[in-house]
Amino acid sequence: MPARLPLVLAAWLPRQRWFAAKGRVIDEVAVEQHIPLDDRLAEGGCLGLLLTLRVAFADGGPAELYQVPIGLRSALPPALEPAVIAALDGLVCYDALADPEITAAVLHGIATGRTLGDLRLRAEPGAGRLPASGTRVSRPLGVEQSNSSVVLDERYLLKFFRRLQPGVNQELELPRALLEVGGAGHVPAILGSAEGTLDGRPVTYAVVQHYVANAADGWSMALGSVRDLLAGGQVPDQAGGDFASEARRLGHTVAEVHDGLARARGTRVLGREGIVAVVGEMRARLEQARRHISALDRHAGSLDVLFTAVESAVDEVTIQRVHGDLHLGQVLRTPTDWLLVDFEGEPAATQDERLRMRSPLRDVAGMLRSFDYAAHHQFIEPGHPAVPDPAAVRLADEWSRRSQAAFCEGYAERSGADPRDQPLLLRALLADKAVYEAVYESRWRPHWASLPVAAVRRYAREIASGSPRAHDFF
Ligand SMILES: Nc1ncnc2c1ncn2[C@@H]1O[C@H](COP(=O)(O)OP(=O)(O)O)[C@@H](O)[C@H]1O
Ligand SMILES: O=P(O)(O)O[C@H]1O[C@H](CO)[C@@H](O[C@H]2O[C@H](CO)[C@@H](O)[C@H](O)[C@H]2O)[C@H](O)[C@H]1O
Repeated sequence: MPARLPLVLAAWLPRQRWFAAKGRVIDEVAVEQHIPLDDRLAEGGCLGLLLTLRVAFADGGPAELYQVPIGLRSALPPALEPAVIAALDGLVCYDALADPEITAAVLHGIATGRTLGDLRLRAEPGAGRLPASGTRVSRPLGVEQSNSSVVLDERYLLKFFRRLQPGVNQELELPRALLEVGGAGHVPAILGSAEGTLDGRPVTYAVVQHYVANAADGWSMALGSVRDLLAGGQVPDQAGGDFASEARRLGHTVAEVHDGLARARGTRVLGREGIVAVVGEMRARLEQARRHISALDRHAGSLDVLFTAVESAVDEVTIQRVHGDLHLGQVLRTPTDWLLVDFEGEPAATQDERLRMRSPLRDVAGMLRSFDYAAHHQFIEPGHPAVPDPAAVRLADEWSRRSQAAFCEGYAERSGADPRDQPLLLRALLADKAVYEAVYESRWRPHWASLPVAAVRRYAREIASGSPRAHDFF
């Protein structure tokens, strides 16, 4: 491995979309693991290495671990030029995920159950045969994401987790758990994985799942529906832009997945003490957010009233394992069904936070927020007037309310419990999610931040008006 590589990577990492420590100054990058991916690649003049990097920061805060698969070649095919990281010691070092030879080697390693040092490549039992040989057509998934996925032969999605945390990744654990209880019908089949050991604990480097080629993602569908509505200029239930039946069906799916997770991993009842602790986390998240987003300051008092109401009036909450970061971008509509993807939880969450049982209403709140996002996204698009047309705002609000209500109805039809019947908890979870989103957006997409901040303002207004109904929050 070239000696200058850690220095080069220290300059390259902050430019990568998946590098989670945006804004923190890197002090040092140390290569913690370097695992040769497949010696047969050498025949083609290529070395594939899976690197685990420990990144230390100048602020003295906790170091982070990242996975960076690299390729090294003396001469690079032109197609790989955009993936170059640096030229070092007569070799070109590049992002291995752009190289079909390397991604195919990983897939073949998983199909044939290879062990490479500490790295165990395995097909899932009973998942059907993965191709053990043959030329693979490999392309980056090409969507905005927190990790890095490649699609092989339009059939397999090979997803590499970028920020590594010791422990089995939920994206492997939860679909496996659903399968055990016959509840995996609404998730893409997990076909294999790359696991190893880091800091003495198991770690998941990558997962292979069925690539759902004939699907549309919920976010694009919802935006299309809102666009249709505005083009028609009518109320949603009289226009093409009505998402209610899709939202209702999605409510069914989410309730069924929650039921599967509850059967697979059990449920618990959180008493008053636990509820106070959860609300404490919401308060802490708000305080943290206010340090960066002063627009939240004037709403903090109202949110505190809501949080106090939850602490004093909610006696118990049933908790279970949940998706953890559910939104319209995490759902795929096949010709017959909705599927849920990406069970990893919020990108910045720690492994312990991801493993915690939560109210399933947390996922419901995530999805309800997402309808709000989709409805109002048009108003932040470039070129949109600073003061939006009130008629368009009314239509967007109506689209959002109808979709949210239909989602809750669908959820209730399958679970037997309407999320709106727990108004205080649902309102607190909605407000907490909007605060999370405000932080996420200000960090990654500042021009989107007005969406969640406007939602917090609306929620604060509802709280101040004393309305007790969750419905008024939508
Ligand atoms: N198995 C799959 N088949 C087809 N598309 C998928 C699949 N898994 C994810 N996607 C699409 O890729 C996007 C990003 O995937 P996701 O797992 O959320 O990545 P990340 O965790 O890196 O953010 C999703 O929003 C979805 O549109
Ligand atoms: O998909 P990820 O697990 O990486 O989730 C993060 O990024 C999401 C954006 O890609 C972000 O979702 C927010 O924007 C979505 C539209 O792009 C919207 O549908 C969601 O409702 C909204 O929260 C998510 O919060 C973040 O964790």
